[in-house]
Amino acid sequence: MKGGINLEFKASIMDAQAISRAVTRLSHEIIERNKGIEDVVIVGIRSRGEPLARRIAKKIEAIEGANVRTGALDITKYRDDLKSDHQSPLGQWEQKASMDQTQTASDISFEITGLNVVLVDDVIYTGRTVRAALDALMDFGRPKTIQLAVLVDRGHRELPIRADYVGKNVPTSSREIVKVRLTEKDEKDEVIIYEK
Ligand SMILES: O=P(O)(O)OC[C@H]1O[C@H](OP(=O)(O)OP(=O)(O)O)[C@H](O)[C@@H]1O
Ligand SMILES: O=c1cc[nH]c(=O)[nH]1
Repeated sequence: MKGGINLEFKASIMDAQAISRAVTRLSHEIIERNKGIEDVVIVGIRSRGEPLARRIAKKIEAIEGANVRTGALDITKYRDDLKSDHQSPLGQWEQKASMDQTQTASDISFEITGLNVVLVDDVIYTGRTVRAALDALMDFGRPKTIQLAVLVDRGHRELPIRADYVGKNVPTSSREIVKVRLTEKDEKDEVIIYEK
């Protein structure tokens, strides 16, 4: 039982090694697409995009031997959607309000105008989180480009948004939920599919 609904374990689709390899590949792709890392900054969407962004930045630093600035974006107040695992619209809004109080704020301690910002998240599904992140980011400045890196693309987009860098494409049904677990927040690194 999780968040008020029953979730049934279906499969573990990435272990720590697979996640690590995906982070390495994403890092190389970001360097290649940007022809280096000058003017590239990495911004993770809270919550699990944040540690992923730090992992990617660390890997890029190891490959390129240069510093990469990272930040974290809290998109809570920019959301347009309601969580689908809630029973009533009122319950959904109550949860949103409580999230607003508990989530930490964005942390971007540098000017993003004119830079290439790589937004990072763990999963892309409908695209609504990324849409909110674009709005949140624009409040910090006007980047030259905004690119998107995700560990898992599970399909089912509801908006015209796509990722530039994808760790793993995972075809899913809408009855399934993809959960990314990262040691910075969880007991281990793993990507699991559950069924509702
Ligand atoms: O494309 P979407 O339909 O918006 O779904 C993707 C988002 O859903 C999850 O976040 P969630 O809201 O569950 O919070 P979390 O980041 O704390 O896990 C995930 O981390 C993505 O941010
Ligand atoms: O399956 C999903 C859908 C949204 N967000 C997730 O993290 N997983």
